[in-house]
Amino acid sequence: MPNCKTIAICNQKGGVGKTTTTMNLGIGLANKGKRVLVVDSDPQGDLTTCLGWQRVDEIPVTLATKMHEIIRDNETNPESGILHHNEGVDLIPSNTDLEGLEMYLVTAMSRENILKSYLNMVKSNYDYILIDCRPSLGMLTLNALTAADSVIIPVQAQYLPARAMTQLLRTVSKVKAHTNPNLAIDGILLTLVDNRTNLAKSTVDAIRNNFGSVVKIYKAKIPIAVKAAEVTSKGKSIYAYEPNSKVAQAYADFTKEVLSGGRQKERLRSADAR
Ligand SMILES: Nc1ncnc2c1ncn2[C@@H]1O[C@H](COP(=O)(O)OP(=O)(O)OP(=O)(O)O)[C@@H](O)[C@H]1O
Repeated sequence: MPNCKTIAICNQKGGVGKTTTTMNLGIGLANKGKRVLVVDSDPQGDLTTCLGWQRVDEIPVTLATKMHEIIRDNETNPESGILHHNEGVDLIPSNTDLEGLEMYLVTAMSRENILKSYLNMVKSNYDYILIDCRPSLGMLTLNALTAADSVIIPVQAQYLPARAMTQLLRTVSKVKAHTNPNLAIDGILLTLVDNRTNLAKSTVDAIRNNFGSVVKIYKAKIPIAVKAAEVTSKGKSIYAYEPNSKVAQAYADFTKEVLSGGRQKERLRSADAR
């Protein structure tokens, strides 16, 4: 039985391309023959909507259902409620029920391990599990980081994310110390890159200078493009919606880099010292 790799797509900053990346990396991996589960770990349910399930609040079984069953020690059929997308990925959907679950988690036993316990029940069916995190470093994100083997950090290329990155790297360090010693940072993915502007170029250079020595930065960069924004309402990937676009090419290149599994260059202690 081949190993499953679980990756958290994480950045507490909103609107940096986490959901778009989870969807297009997930389907990119499925296009390469991998068995992929994507997990919507955001009560906004954006990943669920992007993959075509528009009425998220009518979905009867969601990630919140599964995590509740684990917390209450109820018998669960782990595979019930997993949705199947026609481009070859499976989805654990979410909606606002996950908001209530996050509050409930605060008082639960082994509260950081609930998502991990659930994913352990299904991971033998998959080569990759991708978790789309919500834009915060709260209990749901701690669950994602505890369940994950590694983290990919999408970073919007227009802003130098110095403080947010330091905070995120510290959180990863804490998770390593307390709940998941093997957690690795796979790398930073530059998103929403506008190559036409000097600001974007200087920000990309600054991100490389500030973080390139401690975290790998993927060679692929995701350009800012109207098609990429449009695709999130189409229920399909960028490969199906606009296969010849630069964004489709960039996500395909990124998928290849993830498959080649370049090792991270994380040096969390030195990042902390910045
Ligand atoms: N390459 C791109 N070019 C242009 N627009 C994009 C691109 N990638 C994502 N977008 C748009 O930017 C917005 C934010 O993207 P996305 O939802 O993937 O980010 P997020 O980090 O998951 O957001 P949140 O933190 O709110 O969950 C969306 O409206 C999306 O359609």
